[in-house]
Amino acid sequence: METEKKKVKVLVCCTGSVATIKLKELVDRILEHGAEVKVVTSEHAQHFFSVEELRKSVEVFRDEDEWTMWSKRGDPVLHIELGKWADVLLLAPLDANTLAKISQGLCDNLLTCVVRAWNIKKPLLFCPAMNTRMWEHPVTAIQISSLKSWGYVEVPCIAKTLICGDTGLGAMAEIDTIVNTLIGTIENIVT
Ligand SMILES: CC(C)(CO)[C@@H](O)C(=O)NCCC(=O)N/C=C\S
Repeated sequence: METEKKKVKVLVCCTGSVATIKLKELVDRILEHGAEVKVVTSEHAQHFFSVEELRKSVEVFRDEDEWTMWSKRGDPVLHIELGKWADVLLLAPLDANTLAKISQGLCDNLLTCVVRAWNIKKPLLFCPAMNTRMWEHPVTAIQISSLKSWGYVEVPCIAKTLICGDTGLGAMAEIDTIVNTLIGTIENIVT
């Protein structure tokens, strides 16, 4: 993913869905396409991957990093700097809780602050992932439509037998689908 030899900067933001077990595979595939990647993780997402392991490939930012970086006037504000750095924001996976927060403008951690301060002229892609029962609750469609009304691009969830044994919609889109959608979005930026 390069435009006029400039590496496209992708900010991958992951939340507390079990689909975060696929984060390293997703990051590696995006790196293979020649993009620069940084990762922002929510606290709950850290149950599903090793920050130290991923830090061997890319920078990973957590809530506490906001406060190691800022202590006085003039210090950089991490959630603003990350938003300025990124050409595209990829929310993968987007769990039910963070979907709800973003749809209402809540910003109570590093990840939701980055999204809240995002320049919506730049592309934001989101990959919902949650249990089927959560997906089918009527509040989900309302919140998804809010995000789409701001121009955010949904990479729709798919039906699978989920890790908890339920079968139905709610599984995160396949990595191939996510990466192909990302590439397509970036080509739009260029042309
Ligand atoms: C984890 C993976 C990718 C394995 O194929 C798939 O099950 C998935 O996307 N699940 C996300 C849905 C979820 O958060 N379920 C939570 C409770 S069932």
